[in-house]
Amino acid sequence: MHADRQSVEAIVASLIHMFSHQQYADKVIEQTLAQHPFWDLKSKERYVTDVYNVLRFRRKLDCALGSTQSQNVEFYAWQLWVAMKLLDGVVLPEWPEVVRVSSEQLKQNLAQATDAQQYSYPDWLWQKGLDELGEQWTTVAQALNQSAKTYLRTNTLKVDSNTLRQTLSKSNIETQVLPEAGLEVTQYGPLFKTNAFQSGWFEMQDAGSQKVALLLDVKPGQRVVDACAGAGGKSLHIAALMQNKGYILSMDIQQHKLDTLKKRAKRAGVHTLETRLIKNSKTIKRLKEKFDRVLLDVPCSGIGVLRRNPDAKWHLNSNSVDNLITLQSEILQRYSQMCKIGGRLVYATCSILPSENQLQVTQFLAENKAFKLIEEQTLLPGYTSEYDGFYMAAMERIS
Ligand SMILES: C[S@@+](CC[C@H](N)C(=O)[O-])C[C@H]1O[C@@H](n2cnc3c(N)ncnc32)[C@H](O)[C@@H]1O
Repeated sequence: MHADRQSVEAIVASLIHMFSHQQYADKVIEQTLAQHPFWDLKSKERYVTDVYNVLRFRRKLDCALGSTQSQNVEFYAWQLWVAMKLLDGVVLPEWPEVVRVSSEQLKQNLAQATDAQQYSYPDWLWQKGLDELGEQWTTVAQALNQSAKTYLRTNTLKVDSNTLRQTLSKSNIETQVLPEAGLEVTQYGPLFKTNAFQSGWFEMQDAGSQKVALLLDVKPGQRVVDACAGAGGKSLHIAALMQNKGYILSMDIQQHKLDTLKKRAKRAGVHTLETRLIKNSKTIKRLKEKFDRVLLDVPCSGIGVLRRNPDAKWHLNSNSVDNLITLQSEILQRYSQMCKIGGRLVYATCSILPSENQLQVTQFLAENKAFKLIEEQTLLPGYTSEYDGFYMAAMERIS
């Protein structure tokens, strides 16, 4: 292995930063990449992959290190990286920081590990997965431990997927057009520096996530509300599907996300979209029965997208998931009132837990006879999906 010292030092420094300040990986990675604009693509890739893999397999690595695990955060970060490489069979360079642990000892320690340690999940989440998904959980947990692939959503307001593929290929970024929607990146390059990105021809969006706006079944000229819009991944897709005709109201409780959405909408050439901050319950009440389509892409545990955010499993806990489940049910109950009679409501999460998904919808339908279920889709990594894990349910307001 050619271990590039500068990127390994950056990996260790990033881990120290995350462990000491409880910061999320994506922010630290973004900052580090910005500090190293001259790294070549290989160094960048190595850095990102290794940081995510240490975080993904942290519990397994802790277990492999056993009693040799250090309390000193710098030493510990080096130990994790070294243990990961040794378990992958990599011969390490003779650097002073490369702490000597034997790969035999690592493997021996792992032989005693529980399933939660082997698959590197916290005990509470492992148990929750087993309780909710039964024997499917182990396969799902393993599938969620893979590295994420990169997918693009073609902005059909500006370009078609084949033209986008050919244009990116001229910048040595290779992609393949997916049968249902978007492109998979097969050879990575500086996507966000391309003219195609600057001109709003695409957004990065998981192929599974692209199914949500499709399920909303929007038509040009309709009135649509995306009530948990965030930075607008789905709002922008909806605008493209509506061919920039009609009205989209994108709402969230966080203004900074809506500000990002406005910038993205400008780049994408979307001019049918308005943003609105949800200040209190009146913001929603005033919009009673005003929309043909209501999208509720609710806040969730994000367990379906652990490939992209592997550290999320160390930040979540059982209480935080319970609180999210309560919030989801309140949002579904209150925000669904914005749907007109004859209109469609879509509830979506990036979770694979039935308690955030099917059970929420079943309970809502039992309490709200004005709605009926039209279609449900569960994208379960390892089973029904090679993409991230998602759930979406389309309902019609019948009275
Ligand atoms: C899953 S994310 C949305 C992702 C977004 N739809 C996209 O495609 O990029 C959920 C969003 O719900 C927002 N949120 C949290 N509580 C909310 C509430 N009570 N009402 C509306 N939005 C809320 C969060 O700020 C977050 O942006």
